[in-house]
Amino acid sequence: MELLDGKKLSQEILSELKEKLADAKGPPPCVTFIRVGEDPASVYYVNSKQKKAALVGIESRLKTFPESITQEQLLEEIGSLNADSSVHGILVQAPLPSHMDERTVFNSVAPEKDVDGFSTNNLGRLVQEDPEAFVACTPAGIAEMIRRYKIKTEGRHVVVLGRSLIVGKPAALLFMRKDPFANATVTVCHSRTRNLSNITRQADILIAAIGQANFVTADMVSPGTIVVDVGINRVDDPSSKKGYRIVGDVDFDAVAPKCDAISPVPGGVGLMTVAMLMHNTMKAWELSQKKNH
Ligand SMILES: Nc1nc2c(c(=O)[nH]1)N[C@@H](CN(C=O)c1ccc(C(=O)N[C@@H](CCC(=O)O)C(=O)O)cc1)CN2
Repeated sequence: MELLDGKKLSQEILSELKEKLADAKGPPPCVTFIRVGEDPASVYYVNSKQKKAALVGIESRLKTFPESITQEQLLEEIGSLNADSSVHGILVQAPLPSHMDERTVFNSVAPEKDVDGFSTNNLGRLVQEDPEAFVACTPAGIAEMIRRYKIKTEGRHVVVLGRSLIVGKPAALLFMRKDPFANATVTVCHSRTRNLSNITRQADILIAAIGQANFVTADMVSPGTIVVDVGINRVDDPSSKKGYRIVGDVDFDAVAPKCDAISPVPGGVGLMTVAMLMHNTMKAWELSQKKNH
């Protein structure tokens, strides 16, 4: 069983980006993060994105707003960033407070600055297989992990467990693209899927993005499967200093011995998400330079 090491891969990607930027002239790429409220996980993730940006040589700015900000006010702030030519990427950290419509907010980011790839425009361009589309960072990270480990996808059965707009749907689109690193047969399963284990057992590659701790058990996986675990779930753990620990959607100890390869949590896809955000920011910067010449 091979461990799909997100830590090693993400460091590799960040070093490549840093090297690419070292020779760049003029102002560096700049990404602005928007965080609404003080959700501890969001504070942690945005912090970690800022640290990785600094490491690569990408400028990052942070705009924080109280939970009480109205959607209209937030849309105005995003409008100003859309108009600011010194900003190449904009990322609105999710989740947003319940009084906001995430779709409306994500769609208000200018498509060419939408480094999260959550907007209708970028999702549509992903469907059209437009190479200039920004692909959401977690599915992009999954695909990059599979590509860098030289795992064949062509003609193979990829089963995606989960149909979210952020992970499941774009991941399915990525693996069905007409591309030598994709060309897979894709099945998407979700909470209403009947005979789920019958389907997951047919997977050559299983992407678990259902958002439930240890959901994928050993009986759901056939020997030799490649398993990518996208889950980030907190479970109580009195023996840990924090009182909790992070586990994935896969019961790792039971499933790993049956797999050809598996990504761990932590240390897997989460770290790839941040690396792909830096990749997308670089791409937004490069595209803006191309447009201005
Ligand atoms: N605007 C966005 N919001 C959210 C996204 C996103 O892609 N864009 N994804 C998630 C959270 N997220 C990034 O924002 C994210 C999740 C997990 C990790 C990560 O590095 N995970 C570590 C474990 C971390 C831990 O111990 O808590 C790992 O897997 O090793 C990074 C980023 C929701 N919101």
